[in-house]
Amino acid sequence: MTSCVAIHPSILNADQAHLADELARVEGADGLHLDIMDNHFVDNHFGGPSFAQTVLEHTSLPVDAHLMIENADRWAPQYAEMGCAIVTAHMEATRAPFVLARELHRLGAGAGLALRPATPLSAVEDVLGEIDLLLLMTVEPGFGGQSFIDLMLPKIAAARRAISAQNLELRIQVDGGIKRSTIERAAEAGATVFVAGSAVYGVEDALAEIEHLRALASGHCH
Ligand SMILES: O=C(CO)[C@H](O)[C@H](O)COP(=O)(O)O
Ligand SMILES: [Fe+2]
Repeated sequence: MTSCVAIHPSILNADQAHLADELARVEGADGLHLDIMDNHFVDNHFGGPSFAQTVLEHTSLPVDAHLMIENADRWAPQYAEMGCAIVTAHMEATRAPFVLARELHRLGAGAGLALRPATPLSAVEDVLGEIDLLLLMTVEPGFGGQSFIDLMLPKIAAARRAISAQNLELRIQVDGGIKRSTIERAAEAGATVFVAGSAVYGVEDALAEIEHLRALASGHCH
């Protein structure tokens, strides 16, 4: 399927007791979003290297790992080594983003940087030319099922302008509260990669929901 937008289901709120089935039911998405939480950077714990390995063995989708962990410089490369397509560290947890991006590229993965809602875009402005994905959180990281923060829309639009002004190729991913009622506004503002957890896993026909979300966002391609 060719589309100017990508839908990446997050397995955070999937039924973990039936992980293989839950992964199978989103085959047809554009990628799989794998949240990793260390109980320090956020008040929750999820995933880790062995879990990521299991996920990689049970999906054919490209996996984007969203690392909500401290000391990302130290722990991110292993996710590239095991085969994640994109590894995204939080800017707030990274001391050397240029070095990390180059290391992830050397290991064959795309490099992403994520911003918490309260972290200004200026934090990543200088490094945009080194990365493949800018993840703008549209909820406070840590939990699925939260409400989209509308105040993030101007930030998405500003990121889109900065990327265009610098003639860069990197994609803007949004994560948190993405569903039928919010995806168009995020797409219009400039996002092209959409993480959807509860919206996809909360319905019976996950693939139909992915198609629906993709169609809504596609009307606002950048
Ligand atoms: O990074 C995350 C939370 O920190 C998740 O990717 C996100 O919350 C997805 O869940 P939902 O679509 O239900 O908001
Ligand atoms: Fe995430």
